[in-house]
Order: sequence, then C-alpha cells, then structure tokens
Amino acid sequence: MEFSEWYSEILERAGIYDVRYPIKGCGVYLPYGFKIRRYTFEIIRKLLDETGHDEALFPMLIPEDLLAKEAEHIKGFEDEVYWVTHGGKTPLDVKLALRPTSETPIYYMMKLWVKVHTDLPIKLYQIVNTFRYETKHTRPLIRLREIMTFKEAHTAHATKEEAEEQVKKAVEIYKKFFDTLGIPYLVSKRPDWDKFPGADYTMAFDTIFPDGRTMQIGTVHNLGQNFAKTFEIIFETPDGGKDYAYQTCYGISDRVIASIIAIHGDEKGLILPPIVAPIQVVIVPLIFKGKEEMVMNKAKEIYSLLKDKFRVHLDDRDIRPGRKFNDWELKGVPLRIEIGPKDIENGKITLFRRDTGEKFQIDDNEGLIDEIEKTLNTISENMKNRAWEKFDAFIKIVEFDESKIDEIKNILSEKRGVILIPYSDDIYNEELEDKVEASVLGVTEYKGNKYIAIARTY
Ligand SMILES: Nc1ncnc2c1ncn2[C@@H]1O[C@H](COS(=O)(=O)NC(=O)[C@@H](N)CS)[C@@H](O)[C@H]1O
Repeated sequence: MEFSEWYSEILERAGIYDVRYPIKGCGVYLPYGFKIRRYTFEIIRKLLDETGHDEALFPMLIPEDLLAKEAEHIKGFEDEVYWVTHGGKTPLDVKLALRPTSETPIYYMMKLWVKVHTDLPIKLYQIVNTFRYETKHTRPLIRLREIMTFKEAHTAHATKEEAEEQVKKAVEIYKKFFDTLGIPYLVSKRPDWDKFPGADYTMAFDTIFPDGRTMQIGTVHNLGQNFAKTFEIIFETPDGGKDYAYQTCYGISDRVIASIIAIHGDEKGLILPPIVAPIQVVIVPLIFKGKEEMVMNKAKEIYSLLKDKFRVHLDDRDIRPGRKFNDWELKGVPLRIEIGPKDIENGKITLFRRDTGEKFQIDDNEGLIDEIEKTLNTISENMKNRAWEKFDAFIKIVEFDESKIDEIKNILSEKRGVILIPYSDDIYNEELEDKVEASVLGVTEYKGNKYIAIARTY
C-alpha cells in the first residue's frame, strides 16, 4: 500500500486522530493518540526542565502592532496569520492575531523583565497550540492549520557566545529527544534563503519518511539581537554599559507524533516505542474449555504483578485470541503476553515482540519483571537501530558536476531520499534548487564530512 494512504488509514484504524473536524487543517486527538502525545511531550518537558528551562504560558492573542514590530518576522508570517477582528458584535479597534509562534508576545514581556545582566539568562518554554494559515496541502499531524502541540522554547542571554552555546545545547537536547523515540535525523544549517523569519541562522532536524521525502521535525534558531533591538530588550552590562540581549528559540510540533507513527509502523499497523506506548504489555489469556478458571487466575496474577511497573492491560474480552492479537498489533503494543493451560503446567509464559514478530517463552518466576523490562529495552534499541538502517539506506553521496544533474534528478524522483554533495562554495546557492528540482536542506555533517543536502520534502 502507498505510504500516504497507509498513514491516513492508520490514524483512524488505530484510534489516534480524527480528521473529520469541519475546518481544514484541524483535527481531533482521540484518547489513544492523546496518550501517545502526552507521553511523548513528557520526554521533552523532562529534558528541558533538567537543562535549566522553566515552563510558562503566554496569551494566544497578539495585537497587530506587536506582531508587525520585527520587519523580517512579519514578512515571513503575514500570509499565514489568522486575525480576530471582533469581540462579539463589536469590531476591535486593534485586530488581534492568533499566535503563529510566540516571539512577539514573549519578547514584549522580556523587555519588562530584563534590566541588568543578572536578569539573564532567561530560558522559557511553553507547549501550546499555534495557528498558521498554511496554503500548501494540509496533512494530519504533519501540516496543520491549528498546530495543537507546539513546544516553543525562547532564551535570552547576556553575550553572543552564550547564545551560540545555547543553540548547541538545544541541538543536543533535540538529539536526545529523537534518539529516545528512535527517530533518525540529519541536522543541517538551513540556507539563508530558507531560515526562520527574523533569525540570523536556523539549524534544522530532518527525518526521512517511508516514501523517501524528508520532514522537518525540529528547528533551532539563533535570533542574534534582531528581536532584542526591535523590542528594546536592553540590559546593564557588568561594566555599567548597555547592550541588547542575544536570543535563541527552538520548536517542535505534532510532527514528532507523525514521525513515530510513520517511521516505526508496518503493514500491520503501529509499532510504538515502549516509552510512549499507552499500553506497554497486553496480557491475552488463551481460554480452553474446562480450563477457563485456571487461565484467568494466572492472567490476573501476572497482571497484578506487572501493573505497578508497566502500563499493562488484561484483555479479557470474550472474543477469539486471534482477533485480540490483530487489535493490539494494529495499536502497536510493543509486548504481548499469551497465557495458556500448557504454559501454566510447564511454568512458562509466552511473549510476542511486536517489533520483530518473534514469539518466545520465559519462565514464570520471580525474574518475570526483569525479563519484561529487559525485553522492552531490547525492543526500543532494535526499533531505533532499524529506523537508522532504513534512514541511511535513503542517503546517497554524489560527487557533483553539471553532468550529474540528471542522475540526481532521477534519484530524487524515483527513490527520493537525501542526496549529499561534497560542500563547495560555488554551487551552494538558490539556483541549485532549480537545477535539481528539489529543496536544498542546507549544509550538514555526515560521517565526518561536510555536504550540501538536497531532498524532496513534505
Ligand atoms: N503547519 C505546521 N504543522 C505542523 N508542524 C509545523 C507546522 N509548521 C511548522 N511546524 C513545525 O514547527 C517547528 C517550529 O516551527 S518554526 O517555524 O520552524 N520555528 C518557530 O516557530 C520558532 N519560533 C521556534 S519555536 C518546525 O520545525 C516544524 O517541525
């Protein structure tokens, strides 16, 4: 089945997300999908909290004059902003934007908070919904008009070096985040013609979807002093002088959920990394005539043994085991425990790994919890390694010269993936995009060398 068909179908069949909301680019997180979102964003919350960030919350509405303060910024967003023009029947004297991102409300407040260098650094983040009137093809969790899970971090520093350092730290935080989810990535410095509006430069994380197209799943921007000058975030320096703050911001969105689904899934459905799986272990009792009691008792015993350590579910529905297997494989439950009379007699438990499809037996004894924990960790490791293998298979290094353009075009239209061209100044320009009829992701390090990365993107 073709990937985008698989993707839309799985969102519905696995109970993740319902696209039938009557506004284009807006959808509904269903309970199962909401739990995956919650566990996923708990990881980035923890990573940010552990690295000196504080979570805060800013208003969604931005007065027009505030949004328009930084010229580059508003130029980049003016075609995407949703406006509120009325309060009830009363037309507003100042129209209000629904935040497309929150530099302007946050930096307006930072000006009030920052007076002296000891008020810095500020490292805030919020996880909110933002709105962008995307004119390109909208896609569930990938290109939304209401971005329902927008984690945006905003920092302000007393020196240029510290802001540079923060960009590097943010890249490391995102690497840890995506590594925890087993999502492969290429980190590139976006070309100047494709950086964030108002930034000095943008570092971007791109992953590769099963159809070979790349997806920007996170960005880190060095804003320099551009916004600080516009918003007058001025502080007294240690030697009694004055300077504008140096700022960064970095964001991820629902695309992380889309990537977990797309990259780890298979023809049977989702395969969820245990760390974000709403159900990590599902127990399926194999009921045989005359043995119901024995099997159910053992199933309940295993359930109560595991329930404090794992997110475990006992499926005691009165349907055939095969139906239960399909349901939980569709929902990507990483580990299944099957309990039948023969196993009980032999003091065994049968495990089924969703990532490899392999079934094996372990002893039903006091080592059970450790066995389950070990198996879940093995599953996580395997899923990450397998995703990176698929990712690396999509990467092709091509020595560039004009004669190679057709070869590059063919690869990108057939197999897609990412083409890496050894970096050279004289080909790194916007014309290159027209030549190869694809996007220049930017300049990247791959296996120790410097390349220009090119790809068809989402
Ligand atoms: N329409 C959209 N739907 C879903 N995710 C999106 C959409 N637009 C952007 N994103 C995601 O949001 C991330 C951050 O957006 S951004 O424009 O690059 N950067 C900012 O807005 C900065 N203020 C950092 S928070 C992007 O890397 C991308 O992964």
